[in-house]
Amino acid sequence: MTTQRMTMAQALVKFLDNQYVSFDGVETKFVEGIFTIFGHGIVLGLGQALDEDPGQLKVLQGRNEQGMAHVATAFGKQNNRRKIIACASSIGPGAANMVTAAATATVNNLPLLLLPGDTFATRQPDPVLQQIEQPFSMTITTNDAFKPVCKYWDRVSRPEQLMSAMINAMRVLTDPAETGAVCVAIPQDVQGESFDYPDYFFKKRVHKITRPTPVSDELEDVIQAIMNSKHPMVICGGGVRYSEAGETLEQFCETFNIPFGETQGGKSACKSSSPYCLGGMGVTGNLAANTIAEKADLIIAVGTRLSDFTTGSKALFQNPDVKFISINASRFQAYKVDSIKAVGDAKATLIGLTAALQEKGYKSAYQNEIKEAKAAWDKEMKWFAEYAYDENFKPIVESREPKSIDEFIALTGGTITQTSALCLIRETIDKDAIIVGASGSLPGCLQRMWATDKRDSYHMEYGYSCMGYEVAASLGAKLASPDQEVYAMTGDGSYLMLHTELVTSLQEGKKINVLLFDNCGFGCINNLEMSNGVGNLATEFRYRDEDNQLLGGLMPIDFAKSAAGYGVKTYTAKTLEELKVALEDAKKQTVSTLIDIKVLPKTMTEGYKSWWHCGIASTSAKDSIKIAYESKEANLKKARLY
Ligand SMILES: Cc1ncc(C[n+]2csc(CCOP(=O)(O)OP(=O)(O)O)c2C)c(N)n1
Ligand SMILES: O=C1C[C@@H](O)[C@H](O)[C@@H](O)C1=O
Ligand SMILES: [Mg+2]
Repeated sequence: MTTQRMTMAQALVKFLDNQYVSFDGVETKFVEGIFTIFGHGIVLGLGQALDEDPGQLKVLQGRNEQGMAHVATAFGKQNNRRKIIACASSIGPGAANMVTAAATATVNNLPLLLLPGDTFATRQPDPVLQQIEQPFSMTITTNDAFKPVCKYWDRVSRPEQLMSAMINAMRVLTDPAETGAVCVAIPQDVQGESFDYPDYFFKKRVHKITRPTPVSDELEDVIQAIMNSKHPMVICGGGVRYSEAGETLEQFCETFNIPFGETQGGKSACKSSSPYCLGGMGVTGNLAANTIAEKADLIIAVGTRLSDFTTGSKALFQNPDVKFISINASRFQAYKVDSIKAVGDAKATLIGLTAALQEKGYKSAYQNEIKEAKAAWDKEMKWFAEYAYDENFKPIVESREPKSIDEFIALTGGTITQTSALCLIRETIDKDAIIVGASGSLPGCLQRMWATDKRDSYHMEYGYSCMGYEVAASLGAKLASPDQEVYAMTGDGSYLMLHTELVTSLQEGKKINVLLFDNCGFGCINNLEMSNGVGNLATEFRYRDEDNQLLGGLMPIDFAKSAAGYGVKTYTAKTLEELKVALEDAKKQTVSTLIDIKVLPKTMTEGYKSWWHCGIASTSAKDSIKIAYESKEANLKKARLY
């Protein structure tokens, strides 16, 4: 056995540089590089290794550990999980900053390799700077906080442990059914310790991403259920996207006359122009998809977690005889809502099903229902595009602080409605542009309204809906797809929470466009609280008033001015005309841009035929709360219990 004497950190870098994946016979180098924010817990170990010999790995510098890990997560998503950027942090706060991002990646089944520095394995200098000390166990460090939010967790306490740790890390990162965040904690002393690593640890490894098919027993159950169905509906989930099964799904639906609705993860796997595409479904779904869902007798869920938003808190499907099929790479997911299970890859399973159903001559019983549902939604979309602030103006969302809209206009001069802004943006930006979103009211509007024929151009993180993902993730998407324009769709609240990887986009010369919808507050949460009988409490951005309440005047923020200070090309849009000019000009820029869009509060879309189960007080002195609670109880009676 030949060996190479190197430090654990040097061996880690060399190992990562030799990992590949292969999918449908196409081989891809898996690790593009390493994002870091160095500190004492990592700079002299992993930092030294990267300085001496990074191999083909690119070193990137983050601004905030959570932000850089969101960049990496989005890079993994936009590469359809075939490429990653690993993230290395110092110990303590740097590591803890990545916990939120780890959870975000795990919920969304996206590969994210985290390498947080850790306290000394020898314990000699303890407590080191930034070390948490738990008197009940000397083995606990900040990095134990990753355990609940990762799919694999390890700590390399001896240099030779690196080998089994990394092989398991790769197993999980490249497994479609298991992937998510992986944390391999690297104590700062061990990073610099040497070991005689065998050559075979560094050999080129190609991890095959396969397409497992369901066993015939399972497939037969699925075929039988479809044969018995007159009005089935497909749910196109994120698994369709990662399996590159969009075209196969479109053909499946066309062949058997079955409409499909999209989840946030599944949108843009298929072409919106498919005559069978109803658009977004569920709590954030549109009229077309939810109308068909209400009556469907069979739901064929492909590659979806069947979250509360997707299933309308399990109340969307109102046909008393409705049955569920779940086609999923993960058995855990396939078990949901008592589904008839088919555990396998989406594309391979749909191909098998198509052949079997064709042989049996299956066709659904739909006649004009699909066209009619789509036509009703098209009418609504036309209205959204024309929705303007004029003498007939009426806010879409009724529950509100009465003074807010007039005050907003007086303060900002902005009169753009959110729905018309989105229609204009869709019409103006490139057809193949990537839009990125995660939180606030925008995901609901986009899920309902966004249409695209460019596959994988809708990048929405709505598993964790993590505020602050949008701007960072736009950089990740741009790093993955440098030839496409990328737009961060962010609210003012989310932008304020985390946007500093915008500076990293300037550093890397990777242009992103931030479309910042400033409505002076946490708009969707203000809608939620006020429509459920709670007061206007801490959701608009207002100064503290003389009664010591947060009900003073709205806070004006000049986001354009602030981002201009970073070197970003910025614009302020108060009217649709100004927005159009800014969008056109932003396309010509080579640096990152930001458009501060002053959007009227309460002009976002609302739900269609769906219900969202939220916790509501069962005891209150306020009538408005009692009404909200009774309404919740009534809706709950119409929903499945699990
Ligand atoms: C990290 C994080 N904290 C809190 C929330 C809860 N939350 C969801 S949306 C929202 C407000 C979003 O405000 P903004 O970005 O301005 O969007 P708007 O609803 O106004 O369109 C909050 C606080 C969240 N999703 N993520
Ligand atoms: O609590 C929430 C409400 C949703 O409307 C929003 O999109 C999401 O970001 C969230 O966290
Ligand atoms: Mg807002």
